[in-house]
Parts: sequence; structure tokens; C-alpha cells
Amino acid sequence: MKKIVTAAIILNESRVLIGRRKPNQALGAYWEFPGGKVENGESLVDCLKRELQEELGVNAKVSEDIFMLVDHTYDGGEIQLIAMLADIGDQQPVGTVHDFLAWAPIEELSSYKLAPADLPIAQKIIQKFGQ
Ligand SMILES: Nc1nc2c([nH]c(=O)n2[C@@H]2O[C@H](COP(=O)(O)OP(=O)(O)OP(=O)(O)O)[C@@H](O)[C@H]2O)c(=O)[nH]1
Repeated sequence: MKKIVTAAIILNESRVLIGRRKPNQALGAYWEFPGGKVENGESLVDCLKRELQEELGVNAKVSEDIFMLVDHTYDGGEIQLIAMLADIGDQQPVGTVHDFLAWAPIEELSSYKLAPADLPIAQKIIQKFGQ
């Protein structure tokens, strides 16, 4: 069954927050947007708020609007990745699942090894929020 995965676009001035997956995981050492799988009965917004609390220790405001929806098939199966804007104000994220967090300059987003499903989202971020 297709996994529904939420992903947060957290902007701070001209940077966006990304996390690096641990090397021993599926898609090890790829960078991704914070987020994760929707649980039974959970709304997209509630899912992303929960994941941001778990992964970054922040209480985020998540937009109801979908920034971009990407269907992607990995060897391990199909995902539908749903990116939404999220605002964490001046809270400092502290990573609990990624081995690194980075505030990537939007202009440099393409130089990170992003999870393949994230590439169209990164392109849209660059178009919309880049210089
Ligand atoms: N959180 C997040 N997951 C992403 C992104 N792009 C992308 O392909 N994914 C994939 O979507 C799935 C999200 O699952 P998860 O974060 O809840 O849990 P997980 O890594 O343990 O996944 P798994 O249980 O399938 O191994 C993973 O397979 C992950 O590789 C992204 O930008 N953010």
C-alpha cells in the first residue's frame, strides 16, 4: 500500500531546514525535509505537527495548504510525499532522528544529496523563494 508521508518546508530568511538520514537507514545519508508517515486517522497537519515535535522538539504552525504533492516509487514501495509550509518562529530545532540538521541556503539546495522524491519540491522552493 502507498505510504502517505508529510514533509515540512521550514524557512528562515533565505534558508530551509533539512535533515540527513542516518547512514544505516533506508535512503541512508540522503537529506530530506523533516516529517514522516501519516498514522491511521490522523490529519496531514496533525501528522506533521507530531513529527516536528518528535524529530526536532519544536511546536510548529503548519499550513493547511499543500505546497506540493509528489508520487514516487522506491525499490521498497510507493510513497506519496506531501510538502507543507511550517513555521517554528525562533525555536531552535534539536534533532533526534537525523545525524545532521542543516539550514541550507535555498540557492544551494540542489548541491545536497536529496532523497529522489524531494527533488521536484526543492526545485519549486528554489523557484518560489530563491533570489
Ligand atoms: N520525512 C521524510 N521522508 C521522506 C522524504 N522524502 C522521502 O522520500 N521520504 C521517505 O518517506 C518515508 C518516511 O518514513 P518515516 O520518516 O516516517 O520513517 P522511516 O524513515 O523509518 O521509513 P520506513 O519505516 O519506511 O523505513 C521514508 O521511506 C523516507 O525515505 C522527506 O523529505 N521527508
